[in-house]
Amino acid sequence: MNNMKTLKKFISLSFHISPAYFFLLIFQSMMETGQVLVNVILPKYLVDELVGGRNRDNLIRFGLYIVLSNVAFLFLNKTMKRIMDVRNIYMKEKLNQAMADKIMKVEFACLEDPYYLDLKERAVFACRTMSALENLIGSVAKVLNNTVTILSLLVVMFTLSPIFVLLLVLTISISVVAQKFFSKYQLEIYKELIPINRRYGYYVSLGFDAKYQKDIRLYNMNQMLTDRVLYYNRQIYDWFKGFIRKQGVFQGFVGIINDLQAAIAYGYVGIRVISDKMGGRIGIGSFTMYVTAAINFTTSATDLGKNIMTVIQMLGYLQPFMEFMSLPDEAKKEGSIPFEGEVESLCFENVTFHYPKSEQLVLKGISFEIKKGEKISVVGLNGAGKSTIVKLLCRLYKPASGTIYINGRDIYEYEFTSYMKCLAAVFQDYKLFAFSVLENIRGGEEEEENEINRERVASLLGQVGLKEKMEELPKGMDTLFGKQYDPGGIEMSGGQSQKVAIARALYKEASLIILDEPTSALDPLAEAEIYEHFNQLVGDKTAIYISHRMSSSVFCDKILVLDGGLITDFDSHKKLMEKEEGMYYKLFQSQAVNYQI
Ligand SMILES: Nc1ncnc2c1ncn2[C@@H]1O[C@H](COP(=O)(O)OP(=O)(O)OP(=O)(O)O)[C@@H](O)[C@H]1O
Repeated sequence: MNNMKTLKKFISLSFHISPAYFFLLIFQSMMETGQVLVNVILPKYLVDELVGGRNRDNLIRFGLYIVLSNVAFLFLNKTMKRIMDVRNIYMKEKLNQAMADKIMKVEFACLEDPYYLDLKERAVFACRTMSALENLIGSVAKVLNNTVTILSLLVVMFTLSPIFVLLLVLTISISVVAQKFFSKYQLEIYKELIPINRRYGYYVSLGFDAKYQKDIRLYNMNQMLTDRVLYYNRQIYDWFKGFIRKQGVFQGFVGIINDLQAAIAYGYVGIRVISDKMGGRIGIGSFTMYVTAAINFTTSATDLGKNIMTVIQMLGYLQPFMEFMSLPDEAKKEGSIPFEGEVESLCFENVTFHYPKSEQLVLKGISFEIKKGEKISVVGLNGAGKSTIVKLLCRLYKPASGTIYINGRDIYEYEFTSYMKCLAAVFQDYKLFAFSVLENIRGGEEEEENEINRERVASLLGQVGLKEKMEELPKGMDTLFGKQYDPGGIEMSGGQSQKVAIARALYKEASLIILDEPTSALDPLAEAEIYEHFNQLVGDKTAIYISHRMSSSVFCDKILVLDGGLITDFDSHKKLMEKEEGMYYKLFQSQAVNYQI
């Protein structure tokens, strides 16, 4: 994505967030230019009167015009600045929020793909570390400001001489070119710094992160971490030393050009006062006006150059942000038929799948059918492809070939949101959030919280074995999950958290429920209890269980045995136990011997 495209996208994204912001920006530019023009033009009349007629009333009038217009513009500009400072913060937060929204909506595959993960990292780096969003917004506003001022002053200076304008434009062009070279160098060199900074940031953050402290202390990682931090620290220091040296040379050069511009302004306008060789003579009042105009012009032009470079630089940083923001939304992908009713049948037909950027087939043409109300266990060795089946069902990934049907229709024909309502899943790496236990279980339910749904949550908490735990808490199920943001919050063990996750899946009232390793963190008693009640918990819902605990298969109607991406068996426990050469028999027996006394 080139800079122009990035800028266009950025402006359209910002305009979408707040159209009013752009009108305010234009108004602010006009006001600031107004103040400059007033101070360029009005003093001419005052000075002419001072060296000419010296009429007292005129002097007072011109003096008053200058003072009053300055007070008015000062008031307007300060008010606008205050409004814009607040607006800029609003815009920055909104843009950050847009990025968070994007992360939540983007195709899930992108979030597991190293390219997009890196893109996301670079986007976050630009926004957080480089404050690229604020800088870009600020610089775009200043560019607008400088342009309006420059155009107005050009008109004023043209009334003196086009040659005068040409001379100034020439010197300004030299500093703009110098600025351009320096910005290019800066962008290139910053690219070198980004990876160093990221690694440095990683090792420093390890020291701050409480999660790592056990392992840091136990495996004596302190020194290793400190050495790494010092190593990258030295690299960053060396980088800045070189950079600041070059920056000094550049700033010195720009200073000389600025002095040259001032010399041209005073020199040329001065000559026009004392001689008529370069055009008609001008008075002292006009001298003041043109010199002030020229000084303001060069300052604004230099500022414009600087601000354009900052815009280009920030656009360079924001390219990953814009590329990430342009990724397609998951929900928009496809499907328009609303899913209605319950899951009556589920069918995989010759489904093959490989993960993006990998050639290796994880599922190699699998076919099976599940009917309403059936309880299915999926078993197989590590890496057999069990969790992948769940991801495909949840439309996190799309099959490479073959079709998944629900109620006789390709699942991709259904409208995304209504489809997602028909299933609930507890993933191996499920996550709970810093909301209350109740809110965690209810999730984003549209219906308002009331006594009836509170009762339902309480009953589910009872069914998964957390009733006593909730009763111990002063705020019961309204207690915040985790102590991170509330000392009164509850820190749950892995098993207890898993029970909450199971309750959350059950609360959803989806007609297809998928539990991937649902009892991995549970103690044997809790596991036995959950399994005993599973059928009761799940009721007449269709359920798919993935578990390495073979005992869980016994209560299922059928067991789907996966081996290296292929289905080797799909039958009842009883039938599969008759096949002593089959994988299921071996898996079952290998665990069963451990439980025999
Ligand atoms: N996001 C991913 N990108 C690339 N490959 C992946 C990804 N997720 C899983 N795989 C690979 O796909 C294969 C199947 O993984 P899957 O998680 O479905 O296995 P599983 O049967 O659930 O294993 P386990 O019993 O260990 O949970 C594995 O070889 C795994 O390395």
